[in-house]
Amino acid sequence: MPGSPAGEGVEEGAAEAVTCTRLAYAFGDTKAVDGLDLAVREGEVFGLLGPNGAGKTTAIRCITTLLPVPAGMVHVFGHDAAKERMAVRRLLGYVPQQLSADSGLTGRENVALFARVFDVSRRERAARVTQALTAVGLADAADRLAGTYSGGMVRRLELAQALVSAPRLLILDEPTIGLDPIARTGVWEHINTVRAATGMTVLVTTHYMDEADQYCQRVGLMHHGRIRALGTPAELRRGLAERQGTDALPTLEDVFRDVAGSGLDDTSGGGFRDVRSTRRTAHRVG
Ligand SMILES: Nc1ncnc2c1ncn2[C@@H]1O[C@H](COP(=O)(O)OP(=O)(O)OP(=O)(O)O)[C@@H](O)[C@H]1O
Repeated sequence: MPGSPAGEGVEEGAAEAVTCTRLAYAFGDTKAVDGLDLAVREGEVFGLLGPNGAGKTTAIRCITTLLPVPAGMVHVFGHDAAKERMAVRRLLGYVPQQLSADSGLTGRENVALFARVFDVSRRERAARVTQALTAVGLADAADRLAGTYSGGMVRRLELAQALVSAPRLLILDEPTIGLDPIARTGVWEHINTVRAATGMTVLVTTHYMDEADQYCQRVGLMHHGRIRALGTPAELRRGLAERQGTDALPTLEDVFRDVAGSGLDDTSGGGFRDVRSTRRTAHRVG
């Protein structure tokens, strides 16, 4: 496996926020996740990368307990996702790919709904909602209907929804898909500000290699249901340069292509699911 598992900024041997051990999940004959071994360290930003259909979303759904764990094991801060589902759910915030904000409610009402669902005490609720909206830069727009928000604002609203329960682990499934570069940067800046203030662990999937390079301390490249390369972006890039015997440092995208190989040609970019996913985000409000 190219790259070493040593992280930058987060100590090797730090407590693990997520561990998947030989996790497997199939839809009929399709092995979406196929013996996934993964360890996300407490406090890090871990990027799960991979071509369309690699199994990222399915793995994330098992970790969030939205899907069962039919084979293998998943632990979140030591809690078994198969046996202690509520304990796991209390520890995490989840921003799914699908639209989770209601365009007919204000930003504040959307976040308040999540505060109720996640059992934030009535006494603390109003303050926590305001705090979450402020953390993502939506304090001034809080009382506008979400239907009037831009795509970037909707994504930040969904971030506030996930943050209102003060999760120890934030899981984001393609948080910036369909957003323009400025909105993408805005989403990441807010994630990093909250993370710096709280020590929260972040597990994120993205197709944007530049984002993974810039914002993730470690990345795992997933292909055909399991991790094929793991390390810091710099380690993976150096590893490929050494294998190729070149002085010029390859990009993370080069590493991605090296790992996914020809599979990229028929599974990435133009598939129906990718187009649907991008459009879903582009038309998030309305
Ligand atoms: N509900 C479903 N029913 C049947 N097959 C599914 C279902 N969800 C996913 N799959 C299949 O499982 C495999 C893994 O899909 P998954 O969505 O986990 O991949 P992904 O890496 O998240 O892809 P993307 O980057 O496109 O979101 C794919 O072959 C996909 O077609």
